[in-house]
Amino acid sequence: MEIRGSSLFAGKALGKAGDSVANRFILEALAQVRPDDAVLSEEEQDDATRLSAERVWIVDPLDGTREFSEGRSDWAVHVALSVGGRAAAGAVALPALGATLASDTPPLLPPPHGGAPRMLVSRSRPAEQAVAVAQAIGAELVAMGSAGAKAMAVVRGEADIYLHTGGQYEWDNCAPVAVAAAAGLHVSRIDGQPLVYNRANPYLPDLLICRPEAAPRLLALVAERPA
Ligand SMILES: Nc1ncnc2c1ncn2[C@@H]1O[C@H](COP(=O)(O)O)[C@@H](OP(=O)(O)O)[C@H]1O
Ligand SMILES: [Mg+2]
Repeated sequence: MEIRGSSLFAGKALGKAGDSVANRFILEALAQVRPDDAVLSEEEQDDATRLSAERVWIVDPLDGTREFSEGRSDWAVHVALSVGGRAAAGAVALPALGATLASDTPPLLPPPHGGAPRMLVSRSRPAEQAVAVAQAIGAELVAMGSAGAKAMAVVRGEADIYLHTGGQYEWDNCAPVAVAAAAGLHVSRIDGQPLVYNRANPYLPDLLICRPEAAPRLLALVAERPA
């Protein structure tokens, strides 16, 4: 927030400065308070020693870099802990909204939304499969940047479904998934399998976050619409 307020940077340079400073801050903090744990960060050279570690911090210092640099509020900071490949704990900060959601203090889910379901999709690359499923269930599409901001919009009851296919990395969804699961939401790959972290290749291209009761139908509808 301070970097953005400084007016020193604009456009891509602003995103780069935000990425880099948030990364240094988080990595320095982890090095000091959890020196024995491994780290996987979008903004760091990957270190293969993480593959033999049980505990790995999975960090996206600035998710929604594009939106951050455009002066919008839909961007997030992700810090998660993978234990044995599962998103065991996580925090998603939404600095422009003054909110941080964490898996140890998950908010209560608001009552289910009565109207047409609201489905979140990427602003810049909405997944074709998600758009097709939205059409099938009569959902309203809500375009928003950042995987963390979208997942937290479901946790906060501002939307009902976050369905993404076609590309993402472990740092984009580990912390959001930890928080959403702790809040009692369904989280899975689009084939219904669990999201597994700390893989050699951190590409983790799809996910579904929604209320548990909505998941079976949504998973069936995606399965009928292969990419
Ligand atoms: N098809 C794709 N391939 C790779 N990464 C993708 C992707 N779609 C989304 N992402 C990543 O997921 C995050 C959320 O994307 P979106 O805002 O479009 O929903 C972004 O992270 P970063 O902002 O950290 O780069 C973006 O780079
Ligand atoms: Mg990201």
